[in-house]
Amino acid sequence: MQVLKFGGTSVGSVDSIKQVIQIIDNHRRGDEPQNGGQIIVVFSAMGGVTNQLIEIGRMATTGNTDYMELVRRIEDRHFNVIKALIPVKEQSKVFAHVRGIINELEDLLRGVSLIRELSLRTLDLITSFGERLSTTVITECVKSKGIPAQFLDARTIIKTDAQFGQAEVNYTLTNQLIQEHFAKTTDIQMVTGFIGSTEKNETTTLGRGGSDYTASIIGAALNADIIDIWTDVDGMMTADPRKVPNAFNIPTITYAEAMELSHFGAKVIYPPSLQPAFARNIPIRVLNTFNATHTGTIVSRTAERRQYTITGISSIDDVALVNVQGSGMIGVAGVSAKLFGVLAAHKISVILISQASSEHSICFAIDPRGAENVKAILDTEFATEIGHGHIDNITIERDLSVIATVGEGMKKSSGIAGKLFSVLGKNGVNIVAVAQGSSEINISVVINKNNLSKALNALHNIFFQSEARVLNLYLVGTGLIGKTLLKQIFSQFDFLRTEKLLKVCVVGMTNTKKMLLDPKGIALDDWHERLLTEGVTTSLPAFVERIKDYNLPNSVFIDCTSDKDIVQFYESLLDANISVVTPNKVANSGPYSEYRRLQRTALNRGVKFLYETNVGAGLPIINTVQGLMTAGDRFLKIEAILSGTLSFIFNTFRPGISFADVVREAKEKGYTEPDPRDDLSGMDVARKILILAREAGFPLEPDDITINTLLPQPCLDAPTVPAFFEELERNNDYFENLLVQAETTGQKLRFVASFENNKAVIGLQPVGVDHPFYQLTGADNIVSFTTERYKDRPLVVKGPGAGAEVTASGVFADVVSIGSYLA
Ligand SMILES: NC(=O)C1=CN([C@@H]2O[C@H](COP(=O)(O)OP(=O)(O)OC[C@H]3O[C@@H](n4cnc5c(N)ncnc54)[C@H](O)[C@@H]3O)[C@@H](O)[C@H]2O)C=CC1
Ligand SMILES: N[C@@H](CC=O)C(=O)O
Ligand code: NA
Repeated sequence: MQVLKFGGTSVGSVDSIKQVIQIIDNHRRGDEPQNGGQIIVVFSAMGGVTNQLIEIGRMATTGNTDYMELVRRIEDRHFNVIKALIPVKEQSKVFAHVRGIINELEDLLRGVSLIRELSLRTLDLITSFGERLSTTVITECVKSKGIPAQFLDARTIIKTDAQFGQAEVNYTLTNQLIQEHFAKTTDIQMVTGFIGSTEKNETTTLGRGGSDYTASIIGAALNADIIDIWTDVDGMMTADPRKVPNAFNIPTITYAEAMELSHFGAKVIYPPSLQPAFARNIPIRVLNTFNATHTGTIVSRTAERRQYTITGISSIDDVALVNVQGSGMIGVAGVSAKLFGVLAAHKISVILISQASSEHSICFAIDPRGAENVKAILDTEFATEIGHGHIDNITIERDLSVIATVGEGMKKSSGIAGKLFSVLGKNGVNIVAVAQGSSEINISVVINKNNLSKALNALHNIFFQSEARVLNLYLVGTGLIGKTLLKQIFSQFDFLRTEKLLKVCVVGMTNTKKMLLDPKGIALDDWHERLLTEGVTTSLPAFVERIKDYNLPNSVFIDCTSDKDIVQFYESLLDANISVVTPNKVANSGPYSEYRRLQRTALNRGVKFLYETNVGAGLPIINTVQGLMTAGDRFLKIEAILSGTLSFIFNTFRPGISFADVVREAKEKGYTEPDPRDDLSGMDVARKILILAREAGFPLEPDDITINTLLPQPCLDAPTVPAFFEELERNNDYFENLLVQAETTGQKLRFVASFENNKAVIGLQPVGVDHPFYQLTGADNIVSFTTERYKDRPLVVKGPGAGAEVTASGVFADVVSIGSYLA
């Protein structure tokens, strides 16, 4: 025995009714596994008709006849189904039948328009026509296909009290009538949903979820094997797919979970209406008429073992929070009793309640539309307490949302709340109030409405772990390092997704000319083309504003420029819980106070500011220093070669070849700064040793670095890069001399940076064959750390310290580490 119920959208059009007939026929033929005996099908009114009937009733009370036009439209919709789905020669009989029902409706409406009054009782009778018409027409369609079916007016089997609009079912009588009726039938029973009647045969309706309720009442009375609720979505989903694009189907769910989710806005089914079926432990399937092969969701007493600890996330988008607090509430029994008594007396529905154990305050969430009214009521009811100062002024906070994570798997499972708060915290979502039911299957948080989408997506991402966590990236600078980074991300995309469960999504990019933002992500196989064609003129302030407006979870800003002005945005980005990754050394080598402030802001916000590539490109140098510091080591001395460019130059330059050409080659190989004067002047190295000293715990300022430049003054003064190269050509002898001098004594030239006793010095230094820096080749860097724990033999990091691939990969590693951290 099975009960099928089709909602308003399923019977809303000719095409959908065709689907419905097909589904019924499949059941009849036994194509459905649950097939066994009697089939009962319950129908809603055609989509929109119930509301139209209510409107028609209201219009009729005004005495004018405009409602006739609406009645015509309802009639036409049903006639169109007949015309499309019933063979022509059988149509006239069905038209006449339907016309008869419409006549009855018109008579009734004439009565209403005469007495100009619409009681709930009459309204129930008017709205009953929706289900009666849809069920009549569909029954005729089914019969015309040769399928044995019988129309059943539910008013003959469902008996209720006389609470019109929301009648209470008399189960004893109803169950008896249902059992008697179905004992005699074998044909498919086509039942009007939503309606019943009193013992005096007055028509009633069953309130919200009415047709589901009808199916549930009949299923329970007959102890059906299953009840199928056919709707227009693939069952229940882990979240509202309009808000969370990654939401997916929940194959099985318990009654309790369905109840919790629907309380928080998941509107696929209305569980209270399914109560009779729940009570008899009859499983309910939620299926999609428009995607009939999908398995949908089974709602039953126990759900199958789950992969995830939570089952779904739901939200109420707009709530107001009422705060009642004051010293007079502490230890005084009865304040909350009075409070909730008042709310109940005024029929104010409370969405969520939270009370601190200090008993000093109670807050509760309500529909914001009633907030002012609630405040007025409470101000009056608690006037005495407020007057005596026992209760402070009652306040209302608006523009809030509630998010509920729901799942039986949360019961007695620790760490869920921790995870929830940590994800929201890392994404800068402030939690205004919290409530957990003692059933432990629902944790609800109240947050600011503008963070709703970010919070829902971040939570969904973290709780439904088999899905990759999304990391949203904004890239400034698509030059050498930026474009290499994009290439690397593109080639690692699948690996990150499958092995690291990280979905890297580049949401915005900009260079000095164009900027492009797309919250859905920019594909990395043709980003360049898109940036050129769709990009708009760059405005960094606008770019940063858009990032903040998008308010996406797990966001990372990547600065791959050498620009000095971008740095001013870092702090506000970090403040907005957006992590920052950069190879740009400017931020960390300005005033110490600025360096410190960025560190603090990131720490306070629980986001990351990462810049491993500030020193030695991808070599693990910053991480090494930070690791030693974290573990409590103390730095005594740092000696290093920190310029890939200068390493390359002094490993390549020979008497007889042009020094300027060697510098050009370093630039072509991607070792130099965008402006190579920064490398040759020593500025780049000065920045790096400054950053290293700071990381090692010494608050140095830029002026504390002694720079012994290797360049003659005219090179230092060159106003442009081409002029700089000209000066290098002119001074070739000078560089050759330096080299020859060193070589005659068996030494090599190295540009060395050292830090000891609070002093940092950088400059050119000839080193002998015994010196550890002598053997350095190519564009390698080397750093030697002498610390309390590495005193006898220093800790040394060595390897290529410049170049596009190694630098981009260092940036990439920082980005991925943020992904892991946020997850
Ligand atoms: N080349 C290397 O081996 C290493 C480089 N770095 C650093 O990497 C950074 C990038 O270097 P490259 O890629 O070689 O530079 P690049 O000159 O090739 O690229 C810079 C990019 O930034 C963009 N840009 C500059 N100012 C901008 C602004 N205000 N707004 C928007 N876009 C802007 C430019 O249009 C260009 O796309 C530099 O800070 C450099 O110090 C760090 C470690 C190693
Ligand atoms: N220009 C730099 C690149 C790394 O910061 C260098 O040459 O080392
Ligand atoms: Na590094």
